[in-house]
Formats: sequence, C-alpha cells, structure tokens
Amino acid sequence: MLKVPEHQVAGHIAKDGKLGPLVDDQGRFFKPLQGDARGENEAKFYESFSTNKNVPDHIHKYFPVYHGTQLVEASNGSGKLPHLVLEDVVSCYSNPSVMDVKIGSRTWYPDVSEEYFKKCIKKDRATTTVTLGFRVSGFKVFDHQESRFWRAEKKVVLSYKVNGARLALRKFVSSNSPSDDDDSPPNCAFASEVYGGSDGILAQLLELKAWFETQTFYHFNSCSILMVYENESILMKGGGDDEKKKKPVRAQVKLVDFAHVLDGNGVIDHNFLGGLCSFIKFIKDILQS
Ligand SMILES: Nc1ncnc2c1ncn2[C@@H]1O[C@H](COP(=O)(O)OP(=O)(O)OP(=O)(O)O)[C@@H](O)[C@H]1O
Ligand SMILES: O=P(O)(O)O[C@@H]1[C@H](O)[C@H](O)[C@@H](OP(=O)(O)O)[C@H](OP(=O)(O)O)[C@H]1O
Repeated sequence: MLKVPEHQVAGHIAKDGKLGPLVDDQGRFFKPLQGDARGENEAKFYESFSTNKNVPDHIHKYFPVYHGTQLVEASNGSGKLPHLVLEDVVSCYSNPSVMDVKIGSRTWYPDVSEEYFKKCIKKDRATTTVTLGFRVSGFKVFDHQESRFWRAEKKVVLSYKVNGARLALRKFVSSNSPSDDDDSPPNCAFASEVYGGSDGILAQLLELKAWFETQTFYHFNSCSILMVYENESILMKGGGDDEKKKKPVRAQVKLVDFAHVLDGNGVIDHNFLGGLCSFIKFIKDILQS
C-alpha cells in the first residue's frame, strides 16, 4: 500500500489531489515522472549514473539507490503513471530531522526557455541562491521537549536572507524548541555530533567536494543536498542500556532531484562546486563557533 511520505520537506507534495511522491513500507520512494522533459531527464540520469563504472562506490552511496521505473496508481487520482522507484533515504529512521538545500548560485542553465529562465532568476534573486550559492528549500526538526516535529513554514524559508539561512542551519542541530519567531538563540546542542566527527555531515560534504573537483560527467543543475539525522540517538548516549548507547547517530548526506542534470561534456560543474564550497563554509563556521 503506497502512502504520502511523512518526512518530505520540499518539492511537489501529494496533497489536495496534486501529483507528488509516494512511499511503500519496504523502504522505497516513488517519484512520479513529471509529464514534461523533467521526468524523462531524471530517469535518464538515474539510468546513466547507476551504471556509470567511472563513478566510485564511495560516491554512489551519496545517491538514492535506483530500482528502475514502475507504473503505479498516482497520488492525484489520475490512474497509473510511471514513477521512478528509489531508495527511501529516511525509511531507516524513526524520527528523522531533515533539511533540503538546493545547491548552486543559479538554478537556470544554458538553452532553457526565456520563460523558465525568468522564473528561475526571480526565485534565485529572492532567496540566497545568488548571494550564497545555495538556498534552504525546507526542513523539519524533531523537537524532543515537545515530542513532535517542527516544520519550517515554506514562505518563511523562501524569504531567508544570509542570516536566515545561517540561523536555519543552527536550528537544524539544536535541542531548544524551534519556531519561526523565537527570540532564544538555537543552542546547537547536536552540532558536533551531526555536523562534526569523522563520519558527520561535514566529512561527507568534503568527500563529495573532492569528487566534484574532478568529475566532468554531469552538471547538477537545481539539485539538492538532503541532510538527515536522528537526534534521539544522540540524547540516549551516555545513559540507558548498552544497546541504546551503541545506537549510531547516522547523520547522512544524499543528493536528490536530478530533473535538470546535463552532460558535463568534460567541464567541471563549477555552479554546483562553488555552491557546495559556500555551504561547507557555513557548516564549518557553526562547528567553530
Ligand atoms: N529518495 C528519497 N528518499 C526520501 N525522501 C526523498 C527522496 N527524494 C526526495 N525526497 C523528499 O522529497 C523532497 C522533494 O524531492 P525532489 O526535489 O526530488 O522533488 P521535486 O518535486 O522534483 O522538487 P522541486 O519541486 O524542488 O523540483 C525532498 O526535499 C525530500 O524531502
Ligand atoms: O521552491 P519551490 O517554491 O518549492 O518551487 C518549486 C521549485 O522552484 C522547483 O525547483 C520547481 O521545479 P523545477 O526546478 O523543475 O522547475 C517547481 O516548479 P513547478 O511548480 O513549475 O514544477 C517550483 O514550484
């Protein structure tokens, strides 16, 4: 039985009769192929990437596993539609905190229509895409004090300027109750466990950066970094039984949304690489502060 994903933080959402992704209980994420070139392009990317032997295994792990396409009953009631069948990257968590960050200082790319260019540049200028080389697209944090999720409001997220983006990255790893109009500064209680450490978010981003410094196969236009972790496992550390103490934090970085990936044609993806470097600097600053 397919259902609407509980932990989706951005993009097209399957509600109010709209077309959006679905998940099953086997850890698979079904993303409908958008009826235009975007769906076809994303499927083409996954076919190419999943069989590309030039991409090292330690890089493949930053992408959802691809299980082909399948006709399934669409969320908008329009009958069976082709869907990408992907690994549901949050299915192994019980209460995941999730953030989607769109990377790049532009989301448009050469040869798009005038209409698409205008739509993109408007949003790129209104958000931190142009100024920072990335923008937060959405996030949710598991609030332990209240034992429930807190979700950032989409219109607030899309209005972030530099300080808003910095604050969001701090809230994402804080244990004091988050809110959009909270005066108390985020305490960054989970920063060192989630962003830091030998297998934390920063280490993973640096591994990705090293690949982006040389890879010229693909240009990842308008693609997002998804960060996921479980704060429950951090809070349980140091107390409780041994099993709980051993539960790993499992902070993960995954790349998602490949509807606008182009062939790299032997050229470095400097739009993604530049955005990634800028994003890394923000994460480093939080760790150092
Ligand atoms: N493989 C996955 N596993 C779990 N969640 C995912 C996966 N892929 C995407 N998501 C969730 O869905 C959201 C939207 O994903 P994606 O960007 O691929 O969709 P989209 O509708 O093409 O978005 P946009 O409108 O920004 O182009 C992500 O922010 C994330 O929360
Ligand atoms: O950031 P938001 O507010 O969620 O807005 C969406 C986001 O900009 C997507 O990147 C875009 O899809 P493309 O990048 O594929 O164009 C989508 O366009 P759409 O609504 O025309 O699908 C927007 O709705």
